[in-house]
Amino acid sequence: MKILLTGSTGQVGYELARSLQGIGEVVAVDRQVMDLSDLDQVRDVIRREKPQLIVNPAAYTAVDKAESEPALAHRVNAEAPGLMAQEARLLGAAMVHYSTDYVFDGSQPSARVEDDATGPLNVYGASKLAGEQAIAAAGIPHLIFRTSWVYGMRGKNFLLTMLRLAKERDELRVVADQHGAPTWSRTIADTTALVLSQAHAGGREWWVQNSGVYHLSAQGQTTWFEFTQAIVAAAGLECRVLPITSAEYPVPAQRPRYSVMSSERLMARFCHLPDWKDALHLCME
Ligand SMILES: NC(=O)C1=CN([C@@H]2O[C@H](COP(=O)(O)OP(=O)(O)OC[C@H]3O[C@@H](n4cnc5c(N)ncnc54)[C@H](OP(=O)(O)O)[C@@H]3O)[C@@H](O)[C@H]2O)C=CC1
Ligand SMILES: Cc1cn([C@H]2C[C@H](O)[C@@H](COP(=O)(O)OP(=O)(O)O[C@H]3O[C@@H](C)C(=O)[C@@H](O)[C@H]3O)O2)c(=O)[nH]c1=O
Ligand SMILES: [Mg+2]
Repeated sequence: MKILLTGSTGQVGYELARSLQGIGEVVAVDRQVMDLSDLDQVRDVIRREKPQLIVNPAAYTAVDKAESEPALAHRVNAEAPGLMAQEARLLGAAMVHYSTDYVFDGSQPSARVEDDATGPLNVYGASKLAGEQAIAAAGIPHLIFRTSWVYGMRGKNFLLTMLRLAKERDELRVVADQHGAPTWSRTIADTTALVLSQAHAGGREWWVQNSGVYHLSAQGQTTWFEFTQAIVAAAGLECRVLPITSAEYPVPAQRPRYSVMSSERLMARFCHLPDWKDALHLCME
């Protein structure tokens, strides 16, 4: 099976390039080869490569910057994935895509399930929701994995930012009123590969039964403040971590207060997901 993989310089894409090796022939395209803001180029690359599966972890992920670049965020996160899905339909191909907890408004203090009402609070979340909808509308075999608070040992992420700041400063002030589940990039890639190996074995009928949206987050929940405490402790760093409110950390984009998602649907069908603390320790080892 020929797999077209986008975003292989990103956190999840980098891990997928490794995890998908066992599933098929992976053709990884970066921004130089396929710029998602250039829709003609997206179409040309797909028509040239003719993949049987498109895996799309590439995205505009700069949450605050998106507030001042809504058109670009929408093109990369909604129009480009929508076009990929249209092209997949012409090829008879399937698509795997990633979305976010930020499609929810986070006003309810209970874990969101896949069919719960969405209501993004920021441009990034709205653009990701539009991407989900464009893929679903194409009527192709597809999997959309909504994940959250992604970290890993490479790329730009909260874990690496906090490790750097904890070495530079005596004290970190971190918001303690936003709840979510930090998820290791490798958990996302390995779970994707496991699900795809089942899909491969199950053929067309598998996709009919299983296409749709799945929440894919580590188990348990925390706050950015507690996540930072766990990071600093695991790294053995000497740095005080102080809880603050979102109002004390002004940023352009509003974030959901409670963006915990239930991954029960995925776990009931496919595999278990680790607790966020266990995954953090494995990652940091
Ligand atoms: N990061 C997070 O906390 C979360 C991420 N997600 C979702 O998971 C998926 C993977 O995210 P993650 O790996 O963390 O993202 P990263 O920010 O680590 O990587 C994004 C990737 O997309 C690429 N990209 C961005 N813009 C373009 C463009 N115009 N053309 C081509 N490639 C582009 C980047 O390339 P380059 O290196 O050239 O910039 C990079 O490879 C995304 O769909 C994201 O929305 C969901 C929840 C949380
Ligand atoms: C650096 C720093 C951040 N913060 C706050 C800001 C913010 O509310 C929270 C997290 O900061 P970040 O900017 O890393 O998080 P953010 O970019 O909002 O992370 C999101 O990214 C997108 C792509 C997603 O899809 C989401 O699931 C989520 O992971 O921590 C502090 O309180 N103190 C600090 O020193
Ligand atoms: Mg960010």
